[in-house]
Amino acid sequence: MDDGLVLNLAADDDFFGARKTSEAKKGGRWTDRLKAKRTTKRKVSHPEKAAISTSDAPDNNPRPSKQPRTEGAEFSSAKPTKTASATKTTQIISSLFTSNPKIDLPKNPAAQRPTAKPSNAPHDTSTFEGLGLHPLLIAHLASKFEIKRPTAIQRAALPPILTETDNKDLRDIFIQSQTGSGKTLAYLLPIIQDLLPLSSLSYIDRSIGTLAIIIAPTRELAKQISEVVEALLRMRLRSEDDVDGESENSTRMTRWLVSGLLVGGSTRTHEKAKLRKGVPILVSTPGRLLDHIQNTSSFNVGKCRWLVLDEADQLMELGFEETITGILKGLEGRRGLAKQAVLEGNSPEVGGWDWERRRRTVLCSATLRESVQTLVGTALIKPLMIKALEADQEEKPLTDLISNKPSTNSLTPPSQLSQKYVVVPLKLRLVALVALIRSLISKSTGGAKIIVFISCTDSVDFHWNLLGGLHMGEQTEETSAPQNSDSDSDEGGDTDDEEGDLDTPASKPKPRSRKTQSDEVECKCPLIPDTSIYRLHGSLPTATRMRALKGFAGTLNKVKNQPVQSTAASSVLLCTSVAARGLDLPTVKAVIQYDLPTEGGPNEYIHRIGRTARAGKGGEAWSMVGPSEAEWVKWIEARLQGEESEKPKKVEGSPSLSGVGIDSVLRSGYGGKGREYEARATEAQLSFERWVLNDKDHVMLARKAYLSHMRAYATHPSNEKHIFHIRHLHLGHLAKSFALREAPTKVTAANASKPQSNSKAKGKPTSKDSVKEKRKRNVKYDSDSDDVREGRNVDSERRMKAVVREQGRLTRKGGAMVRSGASEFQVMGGDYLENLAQH
Ligand SMILES: Nc1ncnc2c1ncn2[C@@H]1O[C@H](COP(=O)(O)OP(=O)(O)OP(=O)(O)O)[C@@H](O)[C@H]1O
Repeated sequence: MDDGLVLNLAADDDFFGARKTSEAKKGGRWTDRLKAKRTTKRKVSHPEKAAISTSDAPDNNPRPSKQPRTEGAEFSSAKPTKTASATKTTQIISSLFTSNPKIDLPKNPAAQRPTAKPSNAPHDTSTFEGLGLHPLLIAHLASKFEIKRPTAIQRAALPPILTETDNKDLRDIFIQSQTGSGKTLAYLLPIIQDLLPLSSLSYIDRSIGTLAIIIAPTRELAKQISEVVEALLRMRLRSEDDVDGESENSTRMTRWLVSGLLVGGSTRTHEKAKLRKGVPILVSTPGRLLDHIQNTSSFNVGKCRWLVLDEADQLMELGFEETITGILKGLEGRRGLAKQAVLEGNSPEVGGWDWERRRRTVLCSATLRESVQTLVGTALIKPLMIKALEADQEEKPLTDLISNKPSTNSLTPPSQLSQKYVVVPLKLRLVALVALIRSLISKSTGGAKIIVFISCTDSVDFHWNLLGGLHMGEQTEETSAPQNSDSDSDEGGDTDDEEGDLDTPASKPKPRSRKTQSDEVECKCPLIPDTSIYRLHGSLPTATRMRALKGFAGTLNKVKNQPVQSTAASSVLLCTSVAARGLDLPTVKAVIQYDLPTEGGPNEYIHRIGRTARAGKGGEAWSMVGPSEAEWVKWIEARLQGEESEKPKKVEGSPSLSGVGIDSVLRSGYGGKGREYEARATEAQLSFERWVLNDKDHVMLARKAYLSHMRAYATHPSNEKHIFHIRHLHLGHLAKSFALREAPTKVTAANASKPQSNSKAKGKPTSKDSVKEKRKRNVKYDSDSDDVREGRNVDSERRMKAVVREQGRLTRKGGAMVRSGASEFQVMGGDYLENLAQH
């Protein structure tokens, strides 16, 4: 069936070549199998005669030919060496397709067919003219962004925001709409339209200070928004028929209206200098902004007219509630002082500023958690709720999209998004992931972009190193890192910004050393030909994170005709949930949730899958579900349909996931005739296991990833424990998906080498802490350091570490938990983790 695929992915035959001579004996009479087993044994004792063997053991004996289970067996059996020839003498036997739990084939494989009409696409009949947008902005959108018609949320939001600017009694705004529906332009266009007329003020220059602030929860998102602002500000200020349109006049008119980005990562002195010069439109992460409001006297923010809280639910989730309250108070305070100084004649400022006009706050979200409703109550005054959530929103009159109450239906994915799931035996997870990526790439013409969500940073690093290291040192392919595509990135923006380092052309990647280079983000894998694989997580330095995004996306610049640079036809991004919210990577073909979200439940699911199928485009969202997690499918379907129970409605057209069998995924990924894909998958698994076995560092990476994954898994909230519980996992099989021959029972030195000082530990939350306490600590974390870190993962890690710490240094002895001198992160196995997880 899939021979075509094999042809398509030319590297396959080479890669799988070894398999033909070493295919294991399967099925048949027991005597045949015994014979095969003996042959295998002979090969074990004469490794020089057979480099690699594969064996599928009989069902009743899952580990017939393995080494005895001893701690550190990976080291001893592998005798890690540095040369490729030595690699070949390593004897590895892998049985992937035996002893797996029985998995029922999906009953309703075509449960959800995406509707023909995309729900987040531009509106068929509305125009920006009809919504009151300025003709220059309309022309700029069409020429530079290729945006000609508004989306449903823009259609609903622009008129009330634009027309009310003269009104003294301005209402705040809450914008709620599906992922990828254009919320960013829904608030940016009115802000720019409001500020442009100030160009006519005789005294206007950037020393006017900050007039609009946009707050985003992560650096990536802040950077992305800032790029859209900059692109909007590179606007011609005269119409096409004005002969002198592109003249320097135009530039002069927008020269004062520059944007800036505050996300930490550069020194405060540098940021202060920037703020002193004046930044009329400022995009920032919350902690850094509060810091400057409180401590930078030259931060002229008294005239601020707009405050936008983008991704409001993530801001709340990451514990920024108090920071935001601080920002609101700080802005009020600064405004009061500035006004007073002008009125008392103590300010050098010229008059004419409308001090009566109040600041308007806009809150944006695709999902609506309870905490966001609280924020709506505290941060917004008489808010207008503007929503565009349902598939039929185009048909609705505008009045139906605007109300005084937030919508209760907050979990609708774009209607054109195809949601699929595959139940994967734990042992097969790794090979199934590779198969799925291969299959998605092979089906798309002209290359594909795929995002893979993984539970924690260690696991991202491991998988990235593993895939990139398969033929380490043997890669002859000429690769080049993504080049800077932002040729005009300095225009219209704050040229002395720390973003400069992002625009430095990246050099060609050097051959990777065996040890992970902390700033490397791109690799290639012979199993996934013509594809660059990137990694992204919160522990990478900011510039590295931005480079990963830029490389994966080709370019983050939204302006058309920018050269899109990529070192390969396809790209894959391995990432944690840090990439789940707000990131707009327009041509993502598919999202794979290799690990289902540990925090954020259905909201997180919606945001993750929302990285594809944006602005009316199609996309696929795949969830890889463990055999013990199969119930999750009904659970998530019920929540997508607004139900609290485990039983989704069986109403046609309601959001649901369609199941695909694991065999089908493997067959489509590895190709071949009949069940040939099994041998190919086994071959792939062997190559992974070899990579791990051949280097002590790789073993450490794999173990660390496995243990961190387990810790992350244990942080699934209690209302999901019936689905996600460590007790339900087969730890040995799970280990196989980390290319380990057996489940590690001891913590790695890597974990143990980072002891927490007592004083530091005191500052960390315990499981008994109130949510408020945790948030408080997150706020402190953000503002104390220069980092806006990956709050969710940091939080998971903290929670798990806190639970472990709470247990004290306990270990199991004679069936009882007793104090020991063991590492505080020692993982004893399923029972122990189960105890931890019950907290
Ligand atoms: N009217 C439009 N027509 C076509 N494309 C549009 C339009 N408005 C915005 N877009 C594009 O749609 C994409 C998604 O926009 P945006 O990032 O603002 O979505 P969002 O609603 O904020 O999504 P999320 O909830 O995931 O953050 C962007 O690439 C943007 O350029």
